[in-house]
Amino acid sequence: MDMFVIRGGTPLAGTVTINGAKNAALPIMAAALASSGPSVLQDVPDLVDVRTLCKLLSELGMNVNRDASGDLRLEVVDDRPHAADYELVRTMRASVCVLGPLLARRGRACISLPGGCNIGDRPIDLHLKGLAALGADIRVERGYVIAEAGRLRGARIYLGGPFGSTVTGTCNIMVAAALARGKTTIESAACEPEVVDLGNYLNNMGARISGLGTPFLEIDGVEELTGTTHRIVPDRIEAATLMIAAAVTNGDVELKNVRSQHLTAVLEKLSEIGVKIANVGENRLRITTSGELRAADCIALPYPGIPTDVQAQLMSLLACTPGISVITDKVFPDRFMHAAELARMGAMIRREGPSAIINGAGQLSGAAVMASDLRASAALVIAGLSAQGDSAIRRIYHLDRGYERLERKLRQLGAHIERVEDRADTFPHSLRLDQPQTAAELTGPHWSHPIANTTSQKRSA
Ligand SMILES: CC(=O)N[C@H]1[C@@H](OP(=O)(O)OP(=O)(O)OC[C@H]2O[C@@H](n3ccc(=O)[nH]c3=O)[C@H](O)[C@@H]2O)O[C@H](CO)[C@@H](O)[C@@H]1O
Ligand SMILES: C=C(OP(=O)(O)O)C(=O)O
Repeated sequence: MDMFVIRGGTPLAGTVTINGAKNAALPIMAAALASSGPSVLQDVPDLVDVRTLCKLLSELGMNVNRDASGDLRLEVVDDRPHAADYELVRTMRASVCVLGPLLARRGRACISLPGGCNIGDRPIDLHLKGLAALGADIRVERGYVIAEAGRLRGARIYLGGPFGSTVTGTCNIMVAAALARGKTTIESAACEPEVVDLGNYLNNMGARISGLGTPFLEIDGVEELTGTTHRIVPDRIEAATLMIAAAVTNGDVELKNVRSQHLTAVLEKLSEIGVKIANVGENRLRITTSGELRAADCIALPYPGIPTDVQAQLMSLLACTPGISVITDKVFPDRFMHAAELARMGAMIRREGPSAIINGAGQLSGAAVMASDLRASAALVIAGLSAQGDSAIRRIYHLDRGYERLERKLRQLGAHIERVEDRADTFPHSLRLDQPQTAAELTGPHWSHPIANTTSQKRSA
């Protein structure tokens, strides 16, 4: 297992490019199962989740290849398989996105109930309700969803749940309805840019979906979807993560390939906190700070609100910002596993129902911490970058699900961060109780972890 060793305190500076979005790439790759021609997807990030889905799609009869330029080519070569095994599906939430395409095109699907980040209850009742409304016969047995249907038929579907709509649920129903006979309307559809990206991909293949980006979708079913070439929308969560990393270190960072229109709520909140964000060209933003940052209250909401996937990273920023801040998550009200780990670094955070009250500490101190999920990992990295001294962020396999070589991007910006195998001899000396720190160890200008550049570095290459 790998860990990050970070020496905090270096302001990030320089330019990095944002990848295509994980949460758009995964449902789009799954939707390729519903088409009868080849698709070429550009800007698909090289992530563990993407590799897992490639494996699953291969098992489902798809030819999946990344060519030399990085484009992902997908084509169905065998349309008989319809089962997605627990071993693959359990690691990744987005695997549930194969349900709609399989059902629509092959008439049956048998899929393990999905895993994904441990961020609270993640039922799929709305997915199943929507597919049943389209005519599928669905049962759950031994941990698997078993769905069967003849040709699906259009229906009126309401996708509102206790916490708003469902993102992957909207994706599933949209793909299934694109091939159903007749018209489907979806009310309370998710409006996330990743859902719009999937809709655009489907429309390019011949689907007839209107209302994308609004809660009301109209879908006229078609007989067939052909293949197409599609560039994945930039990852707004990766962009927000790097913006917050820049802000927390008092850095000066330029991001390329970022759609500021997908980040309005985050940009407004960061400005309120005192982060300076300037548009410096097409899809380019520059992030700087001047003077003290200010405490602020944040509520994570469905799009266009502040994304729940940025909540943990904002918590790290506010934990270093003097004053009282309150963060509430209205999408996953229990998504606060990072709070206890941030406390190890000196953060003062109290949980109250769906909220966390943060008494900003000014500066955190390095510590050994454990990542519990994808964005919690990102939050701990951010905290480590700003903290005084060394931090060890363990269990970063969560982070690798959703960020492509984050440590390389951060190093490109000057951060002191290394990926090493998590072993007793790689654990930072400064974090061992029996090892007194020297001033030189803490302030060396060319710090590099002694075991870096060995096994783990090669693995991440
Ligand atoms: C692969 C992917 O795109 N993952 C994203 C997707 O997850 P995912 O699609 O799983 O999240 P949902 O939008 O479905 O969940 C939102 C809320 O609805 C509830 N719910 C969901 C489905 C359902 O059938 N019944 C139900 O009650 C959930 O418990 C949660 O409280 O959207 C989340 C919310 O923006 C993000 O955090 C995830 O990064
Ligand atoms: C929660 C997330 O991912 P997933 O839905 O794939 O678990 C995320 O991207 O933050």
